[in-house]
Amino acid sequence: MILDKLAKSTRKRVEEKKKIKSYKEIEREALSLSINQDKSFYEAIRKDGISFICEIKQASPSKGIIAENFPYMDIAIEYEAVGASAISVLTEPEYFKGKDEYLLQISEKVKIPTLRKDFTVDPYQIYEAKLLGASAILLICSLLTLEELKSYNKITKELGLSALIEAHDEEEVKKAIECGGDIIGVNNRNLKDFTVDLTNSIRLRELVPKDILFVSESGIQTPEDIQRLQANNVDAVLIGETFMRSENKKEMIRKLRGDEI
Ligand SMILES: O=P(O)(O)OC[C@@H](O)[C@@H](O)c1c[nH]c2ccccc12
Repeated sequence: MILDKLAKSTRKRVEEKKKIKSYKEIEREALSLSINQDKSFYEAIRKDGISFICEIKQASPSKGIIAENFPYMDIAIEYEAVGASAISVLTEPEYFKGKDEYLLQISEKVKIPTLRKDFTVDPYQIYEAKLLGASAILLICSLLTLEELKSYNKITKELGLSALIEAHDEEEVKKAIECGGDIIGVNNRNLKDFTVDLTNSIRLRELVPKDILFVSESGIQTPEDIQRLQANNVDAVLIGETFMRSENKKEMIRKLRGDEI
């Protein structure tokens, strides 16, 4: 399965990084940074109405290269200008062609919070996310034990960051709630066969208490999709490919949001 490969290559990447900056060192640096209350990912998506988390990615394991032309900074500025609540930036290099530098530069430039989109398998990456200016990290339930989820979530909070906890099925949603998650995301894409089904997040929404923020992730393409998710109490949507493929990203966001033109 793709997740196993991703976890393996991520572990290797983190071990290489530890040779340059040790775990102790990065932990100390990250803990010494102040907490930016104005850039809370949680608060940004808690607002009334459905929030848009807009993603910046050049490639994906299911589609290969999505965007030949990749002016990531211009895209981030466009997302912010059109009212995105947060920006998700891929930093995984092998399958998504992400880079830490993209996240660092974007986080310095925009005022809205950023989410580090990577495969967290070591707390080292949480400290790193803080140093890269991220406001949130991703924790994928199927990659972590309940104990790991609890301890990673605690480290995230200590750093003043938010954790988006990603689940795919009932069991994982229970795990996400049990570890104390306050933002739970359900991926509509099945990572075993890459099929997309929006009913996955709609169905699982009912298992998550209303006071936990709920994000529907992947495969969202039309204003009807948004309306359907909103009608089913989804607090935020995470959209990548639909924006990355559109020439005019601002217009696409307005269209999905149903703005009067
Ligand atoms: O491009 P899409 O289909 O709109 O999906 C965005 C996002 O949900 C997807 O990139 C994603 C969801 N969970 C992930 C975990 C890791 C990497 C990427 C993802």
